[in-house]
Amino acid sequence: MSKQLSLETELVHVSHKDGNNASVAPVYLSATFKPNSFDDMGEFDYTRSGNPTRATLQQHLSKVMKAKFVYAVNSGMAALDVIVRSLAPGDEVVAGDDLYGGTDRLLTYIKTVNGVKVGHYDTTNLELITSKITKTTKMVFLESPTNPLIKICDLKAIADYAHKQNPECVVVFDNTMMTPLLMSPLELGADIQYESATKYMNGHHDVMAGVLATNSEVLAKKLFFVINATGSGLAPFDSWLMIRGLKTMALRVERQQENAIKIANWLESQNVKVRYPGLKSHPHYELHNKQSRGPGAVLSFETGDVSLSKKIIEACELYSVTVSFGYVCSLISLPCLMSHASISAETRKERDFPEDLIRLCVGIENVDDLIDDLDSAFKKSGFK
Ligand SMILES: Cc1ncc(COP(=O)(O)O)c(C=O)c1O
Ligand SMILES: N[C@@H](CCSC[C@H](N)C(=O)O)C(=O)O
Repeated sequence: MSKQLSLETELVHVSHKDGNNASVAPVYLSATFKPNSFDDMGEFDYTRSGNPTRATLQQHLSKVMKAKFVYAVNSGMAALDVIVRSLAPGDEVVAGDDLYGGTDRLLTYIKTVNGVKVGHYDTTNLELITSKITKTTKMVFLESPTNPLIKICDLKAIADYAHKQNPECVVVFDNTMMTPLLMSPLELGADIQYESATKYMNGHHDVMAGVLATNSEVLAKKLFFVINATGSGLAPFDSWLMIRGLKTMALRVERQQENAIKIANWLESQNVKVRYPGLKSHPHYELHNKQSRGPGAVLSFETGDVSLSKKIIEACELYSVTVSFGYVCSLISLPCLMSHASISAETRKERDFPEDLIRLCVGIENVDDLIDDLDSAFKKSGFK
């Protein structure tokens, strides 16, 4: 077909080569591959360098992410590790002040151990963030919406500014919360888009994976070099599970988002302070709408008291008290003790991170059941 297919269609149609005409892409659980001959060594020799199942996943993701080069690695953090390995001591990096805890931890490591100069700033303040990007800035790290404060930054404005200052500056965008369905960072000026595929892309909490995408051949070569040199490429069976999970991503994300919108509105009707870009009360509602195709399914809210937040979380029956998001089941967590515990309490305070913040990662269950569960947890904990 010559017509450009929609993402929902691309997601379920996986092209693959198989001598037996299998309908589903097979899994190649082989570490090694024989050459055809010494004149024709073939496409694969060793799974660390390349594997047919991982190649099928990467080609599939290349269509889904509309990116020329895509690599699948063994976690979202491995994807970030591949990116930061191109930084040298003294290089200047500008990063957001609200990033996933593990991202913050790795950036702190390269700052303290490798001598990379990393500065964290409020990315919602365009004047501030652009004033920190100079002609010598090597990389900019952004998340939007951020995990877990749900802050929104203007990706296009920041990327345009960074490239004007230094055309070689690499703008890196973590698109885990949005997925390729809801946001296209490369089209907005990011040089590298990466995602924790452990979340929505897989959707079933049975795989750890990360994905890197770029349209730059120069960057792609550097990324592949590190993946091959260090062995962080995604294992064949995990690649196969990823291909399977991706087929339902559109259905899952649509339902999760629909549920999240209803839950956010219900929470607001209870006079709870909610952070969700699908609510008009979000300070950057318009900006998020402009640069995305939906608010996603992660939201957070405050109760005013950490012990009350703990009681609410413990009183929930349907929401599982679990880190991560993007799973088909709904999850509830206290980021300061869970996903963001690797950021010191002092730094969290400096960055206005509320310790009582509860994060909800909405699943595909019946939304009335989810609202009833929260309502009853509120009542049991004495919150309402
Ligand atoms: C926004 C975000 N980026 C990256 C990661 C890292 O991904 P992974 O756990 O797959 O290493 C996570 C969570 O872990 C995350 O929430
Ligand atoms: N113990 C883990 C915590 C993982 S948090 C996973 C996820 N990104 C989230 O935001 O919930 C660690 O130390 O990394």
